[in-house]
Amino acid sequence: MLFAIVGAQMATDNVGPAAWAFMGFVFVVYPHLAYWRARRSASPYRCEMNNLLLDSFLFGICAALLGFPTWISFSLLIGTALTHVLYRGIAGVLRSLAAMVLSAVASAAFLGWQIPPQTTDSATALCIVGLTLYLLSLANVAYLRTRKLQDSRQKLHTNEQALHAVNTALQEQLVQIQLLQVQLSDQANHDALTGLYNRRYLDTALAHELVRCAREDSALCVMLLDIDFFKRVNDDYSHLAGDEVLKKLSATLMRLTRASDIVCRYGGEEFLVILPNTHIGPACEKAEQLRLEFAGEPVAFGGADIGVTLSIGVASYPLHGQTQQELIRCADHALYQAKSTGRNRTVVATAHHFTAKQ
Ligand SMILES: Nc1nc2c(ncn2[C@@H]2O[C@H](COP(=O)(O)OP(=O)(O)OP(=O)(O)O)[C@@H](O)[C@H]2O)c(=O)[nH]1
Repeated sequence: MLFAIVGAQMATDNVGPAAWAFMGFVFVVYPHLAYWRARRSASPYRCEMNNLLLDSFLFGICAALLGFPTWISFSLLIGTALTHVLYRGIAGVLRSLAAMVLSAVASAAFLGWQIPPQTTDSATALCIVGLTLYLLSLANVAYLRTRKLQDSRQKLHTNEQALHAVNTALQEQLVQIQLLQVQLSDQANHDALTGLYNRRYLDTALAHELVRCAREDSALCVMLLDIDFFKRVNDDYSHLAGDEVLKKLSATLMRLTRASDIVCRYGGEEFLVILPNTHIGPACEKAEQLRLEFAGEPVAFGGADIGVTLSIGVASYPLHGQTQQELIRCADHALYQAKSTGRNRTVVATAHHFTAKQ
């Protein structure tokens, strides 16, 4: 298009073959060479930017060569300026203008100025058509870029929403996992039938309490309780009745002990109560209260009242033992003595129970 415009002007001006050759090179051969070079360059974008600058420089020479015809000069100037804006912003225009003015002034100084500058009618018409087409194509490029940007924003928004939804779901799952962890840890420490702490928890709790006792120099008692002739309950009334008895005893233990006491199901029909900050005297009183209360309240099951009694062994820290094993062993010996001397009674461990196993 540019060659057609300058050609229309040159045809009227009757210029020589050298000018035709130069214009042919600038508007027909050079663009292909520049494009070919850019495509093979390691950095095509950078190469194209340099080509644009060279365009401005060559266009300055062309304008001077033609004697600065107004429409053609304006078309060349605005064409390169717009292309620079498109790729480099306003800063690019300044560089383009500088290159064009520099080459135009240098060429005019060499070739001479032609005043007044005039454009032929055919070249003017072609300039108008060319500029219109160029502006339309630029506007279309801008439109396509804007649409691409809008599409990208829309996609980004959709992705953000999806991410937010996934994040919310993850957080909900995290809360569920935390709840499950609490439940699991709860289950791991509790007996399923009675809801009391189990032996696993007892081991940790008693070790912890003994460390505290040693540090604070305080007292502690453990109470080992066993239901008398529990096998008979199962045999005479069924296993379910036996379960009811176990639950009833658990409820009684929970009701009559302090919140700071730790009540555990130690084995089948054996229960262990840790009594922190308690000396042997009050511990025995508590054991007797439990024994009498439980014996005085038969368990109702299937129309029958099941009367059961307890045998209890009590051991005290540090009197009967200083470690977990020593204390429980002493309480177990006392319990064994309670069983062997007739059941339904409380027996306090003696130093003998402790020393006998040393
Ligand atoms: N129903 C029920 N019975 C259980 C449970 N765990 C253990 N047992 C039963 O408890 C009974 C304990 O019997 P033994 O060890 O002979 O003791 P006992 O009959 O109480 O006799 P002494 O302790 O000597 O008075 C066994 O029959 C076990 O099956 C339980 O969770 N539910």
